[in-house]
Amino acid sequence: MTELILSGACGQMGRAVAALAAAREDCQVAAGIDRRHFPGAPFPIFPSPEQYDGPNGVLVDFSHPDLCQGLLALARERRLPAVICTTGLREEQIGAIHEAASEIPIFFSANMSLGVNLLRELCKRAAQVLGGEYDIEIIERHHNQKLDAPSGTALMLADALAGELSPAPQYVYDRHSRRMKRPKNEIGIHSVRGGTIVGEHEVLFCGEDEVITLSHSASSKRVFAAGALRAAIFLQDRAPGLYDMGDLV
Ligand SMILES: NC(=O)C1=CN([C@@H]2O[C@H](COP(=O)(O)OP(=O)(O)OC[C@H]3O[C@@H](n4cnc5c(N)ncnc54)[C@H](OP(=O)(O)O)[C@@H]3O)[C@@H](O)[C@H]2O)C=CC1
Ligand SMILES: O=C(O)C1=N[C@H](C(=O)O)C[C@H](O)C1
Repeated sequence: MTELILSGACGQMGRAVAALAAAREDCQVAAGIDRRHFPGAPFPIFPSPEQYDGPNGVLVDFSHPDLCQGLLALARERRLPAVICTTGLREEQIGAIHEAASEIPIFFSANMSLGVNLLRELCKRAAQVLGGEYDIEIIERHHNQKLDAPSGTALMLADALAGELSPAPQYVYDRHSRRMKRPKNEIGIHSVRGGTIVGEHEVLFCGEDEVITLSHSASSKRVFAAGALRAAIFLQDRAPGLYDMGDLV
């Protein structure tokens, strides 16, 4: 049985993870961390990592970048494996995750669906074949409650593409104030926010007289919750290090 400490327990993803864990026999939420409370939560909820006084377990984080430092400190102090799914992290926070991974096992991915991991591999292959000649644009669409833009997944896909391109591309998020033609070594990244869209990512390779589109669409948050539980079970007996979806498939 894998015991979980759920950070962001009362948020949209936290509730999806708790519901899925409750229906399984191989894991359970032992405690949560959140500044909110949800009525009738079947586990204790602590308001911050600093005030956490619950049992040990695998930390699963779907919360907010502001909690990153406190969660890493808690995980290091108690030697807890950590699955970090929060997006919108700053560069220094990502650096701190890499540093902590020398002491504890950390699973870090901006997208917990297996499908997006495959999309990333397909993008790399397409960039090898088409990069340099085709213009690459990424379009992501999410619900109107999302705080960060562009999505962590869009940035992850852009980084995967950039790894295959030379010279290194510039990321362009906004063209409204520019009056110039698009240079070749650019990846345009565009964010749409509306309604209850769960999460959609499209990568366009635009050439002369043709466009190749690779895309992924999530139809419910359950797909991310399922990936997070899989990652937590995978991580619980691992050696310190940094893991991602590539290690699961
Ligand atoms: N890797 C992946 O596959 C996925 C990642 N995500 C990411 O997970 C994160 C959470 O998403 P989602 O569940 O939709 O967001 P929500 O805003 O619904 O949930 C976040 C929860 O954390 C709480 N919280 C925020 N700041 C603090 C704080 N300083 N101290 C204590 N609690 C806090 C929120 O409280 P309050 O409401 O009061 O702010 C809320 O209850 C986002 O970064 C999102 O991008 C989401 C889906 C998939
Ligand atoms: O906030 C969300 O909802 C999601 N966030 C992740 C991201 O920023 O890429 C993953 C998923 O698309 C849903």
